[in-house]
Amino acid sequence: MVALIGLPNSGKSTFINHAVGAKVSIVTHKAQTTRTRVRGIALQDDCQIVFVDTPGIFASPKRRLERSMVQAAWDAVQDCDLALFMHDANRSGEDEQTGHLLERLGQRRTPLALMLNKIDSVRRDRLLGLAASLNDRATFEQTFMISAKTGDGVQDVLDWLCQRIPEEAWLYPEDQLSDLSERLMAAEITREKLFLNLHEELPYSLTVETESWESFDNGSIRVEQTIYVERDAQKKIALGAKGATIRKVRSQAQMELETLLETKVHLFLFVKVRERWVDDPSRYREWGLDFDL
Ligand SMILES: Nc1nc2c(ncn2[C@@H]2O[C@H](COP(=O)(O)OP(=O)(O)OP(=O)(O)O)[C@@H](O)[C@H]2O)c(=O)[nH]1
Repeated sequence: MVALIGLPNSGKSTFINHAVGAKVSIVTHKAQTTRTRVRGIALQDDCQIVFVDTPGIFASPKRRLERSMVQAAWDAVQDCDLALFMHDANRSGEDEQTGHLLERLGQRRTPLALMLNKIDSVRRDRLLGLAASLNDRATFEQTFMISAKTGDGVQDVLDWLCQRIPEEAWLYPEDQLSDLSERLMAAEITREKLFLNLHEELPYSLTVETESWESFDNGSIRVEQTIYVERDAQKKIALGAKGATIRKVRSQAQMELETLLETKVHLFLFVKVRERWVDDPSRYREWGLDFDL
């Protein structure tokens, strides 16, 4: 069990998708996209590596949801055999947030390895200095330089993990790629498209629930989802002028669901206001997050 840990937007979900060879965790250019712990299962010859993607860790989370997300990431470090610390190589190794995170990681017993990510977008001559500065601040068993986006260096990480892995029975069946149910994954896909199509803060104020899932004899599937927002004004923005935004989100999400499920999908989206969805314990249960924080 390998936890992926790092600041928001460092590329953890992109890495996990590459390592698993399928999209198991949603990716956007916005920070704090990942809300829960997602397990992505990678097979390398006879090794099964279970990666645990975690929400990005940031100092002083204020809202309940943010606190639960950050706690879920720390719990994953606790529960895993190893933590891969993902650092965006465009970022200095000496900034305060990185220092805070490394200090707390160092206080735990979980062994650490370092991945400098996004090497496709930085000057190579910075990398050695950056690796040295991060290695001064924490004890890493190994340092990798990778691009989760292009896949450069990812195989080296997988090979190293396979050498290190204890011999025991696989935790999951051979063909399982993730621990997310299809309903939850479908909701995540819609949430990703909302993140990509809506600006500013709105994506953080909404959540998506798959309400119904019906399979037909011809193999097609009808999926109904509700997008909950906190205020009426947000509902208008999510719908867009004459429903243009929601139509675009629906069409993008439907297309991706069809690829994932390899069948025709009829996706129906509804937008509703539920003022305090962020204080609804059942949401947290579904995501595997702790409500009482
Ligand atoms: N150039 C470049 N961009 C990358 C790379 N890896 C990830 N990105 C981009 O960085 C952004 C964040 O990627 P994510 O994988 O969502 O990052 P994350 O760490 O899971 O983010 P949180 O959900 O905030 O924790 C996306 O726009 C990715 O396309 C990389 O190797 N190179």
